[in-house]
Amino acid sequence: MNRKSVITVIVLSGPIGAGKSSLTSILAKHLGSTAYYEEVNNNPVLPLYYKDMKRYTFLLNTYFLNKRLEEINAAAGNHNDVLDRSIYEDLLFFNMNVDNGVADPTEYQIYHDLMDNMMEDVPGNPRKKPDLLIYIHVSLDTMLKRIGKRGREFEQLDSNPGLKEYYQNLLRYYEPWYEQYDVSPKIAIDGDKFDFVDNQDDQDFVLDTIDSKLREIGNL
Ligand SMILES: Nc1ncnc2c1ncn2[C@@H]1O[C@H](COP(=O)(O)OP(=O)(O)OP(=O)(O)O)[C@@H](O)[C@H]1O
Repeated sequence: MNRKSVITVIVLSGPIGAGKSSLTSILAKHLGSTAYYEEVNNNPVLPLYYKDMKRYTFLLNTYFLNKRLEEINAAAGNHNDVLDRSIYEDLLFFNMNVDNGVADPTEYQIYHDLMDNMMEDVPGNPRKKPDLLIYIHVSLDTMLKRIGKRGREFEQLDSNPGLKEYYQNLLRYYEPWYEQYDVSPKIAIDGDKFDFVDNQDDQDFVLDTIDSKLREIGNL
């Protein structure tokens, strides 16, 4: 493989249950790089957040900011390492909660400034921005099926039917978010059409598509 000497990082993005963690493993294996995963089960704030979003949006996002920076710093020493979630999507969740009156605009502004400062390129520090963002698009139907199948207690509609509206809303925010994302090159994968986990042909197609993009931006 003709690798560039510079360090490069790939990040996955997309709604809950889109398949980010699965594609992260598949892609890192394919590229011979390291995968980084967000630890959902050991997250002490997520169950609290799902019970009381008004109270815990700020804390959850501060927690994530810290965790994601740890991952970015760890990945920043290697070539084509893959992160299963982009830091930029957190703003989308927070923004949606402000629009819906769940979070306070001042909290959002403080969080936004903190994130800008932490992500700023500063001489002597490794660059924190990704080199490629991969967005997995899924429909509400696929999202709900995956959430149900995976069975994480706090995400289930049975215990909180109001979550359906929350998930619907999230999807409405995701498409425009991806369209306006301009921090790095980006590519979208149709997660409804391509079953890259259980169908080998689909997986090969998705990996080829990503390889082409990596070649185009000079990372392969
Ligand atoms: N910034 C955030 N604000 C609110 N909730 C968040 C935020 N980031 C992640 N979450 C929640 O954390 C949980 C894990 O989300 P995420 O989409 O990263 O992983 P996932 O569902 O395992 O994805 P995949 O199946 O695509 O790997 C979800 O319940 C999601 O709603």
